[in-house]
Amino acid sequence: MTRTTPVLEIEDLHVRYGGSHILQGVDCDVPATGVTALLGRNGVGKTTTLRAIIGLAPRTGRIRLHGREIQRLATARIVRGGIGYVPEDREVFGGLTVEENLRLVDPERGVDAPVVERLFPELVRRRGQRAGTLSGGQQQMVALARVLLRENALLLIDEPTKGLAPKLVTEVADVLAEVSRTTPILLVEQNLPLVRRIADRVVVLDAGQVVHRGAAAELVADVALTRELLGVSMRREGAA
Ligand SMILES: Nc1ncnc2c1ncn2[C@@H]1O[C@H](COP(=O)(O)OP(=O)(O)OP(=O)(O)O)[C@@H](O)[C@H]1O
Repeated sequence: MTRTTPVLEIEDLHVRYGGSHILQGVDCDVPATGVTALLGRNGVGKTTTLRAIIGLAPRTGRIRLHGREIQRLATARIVRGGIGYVPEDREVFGGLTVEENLRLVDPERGVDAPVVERLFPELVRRRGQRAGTLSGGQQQMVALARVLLRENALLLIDEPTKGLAPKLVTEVADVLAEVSRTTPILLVEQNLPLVRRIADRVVVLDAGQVVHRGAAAELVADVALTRELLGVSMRREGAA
């Protein structure tokens, strides 16, 4: 396997819910390094794409992880095979402490794992605090830390900065930039300054299909193309 081989290859991916044809033949590769941002207007199927990859949406087509087909595998096997998923709603256990949340994934080390100490010192300080009482940004850190306790070939991260204050957006962006130095990330993110800062390339969906692929910097610099592909509702504010 060469360095240029994509970590993930998606071919002709379809998702249907009842009579709704949500993904209509998505084709894209995720390179084995850096951040690939998955963009598009509200409701075009970005979350559905991540859920289809991880086996949480009913899908047809081909999805290969390091060349191996995974589209028929159940979610647990896909996760064991090396894809980490941080869903939009974070899904931390609010009644458990930070420490307990992390020990569910890594009973031996939990919050004492080197990756947690290195990237999330705030969580180490708050190890005894119930996750439900943390701020949104801190809960996002718990969700990220939990996934990073495993070895991942690829991370799928859905709108990690949604609803966060600008300072926390910057903190989450810093963590993602650091993580992406060793693990490729497919990132759904509406914050364009953040995309410009940490993404190498973009894939844009519209009406369930890929309508644009290219360098993140080029897309963000092109106001007319950004407006055409992403619409005016795209959030531009917020620090990154
Ligand atoms: N479980 C489901 N059953 C039926 N329809 C669904 C389901 N999940 C998603 N959809 C529909 O699929 C479409 C795509 O949703 P999805 O959440 O993937 O979009 P998105 O691009 O991530 O949007 P947003 O930016 O708003 O998060 C929407 O019309 C949504 O209503």
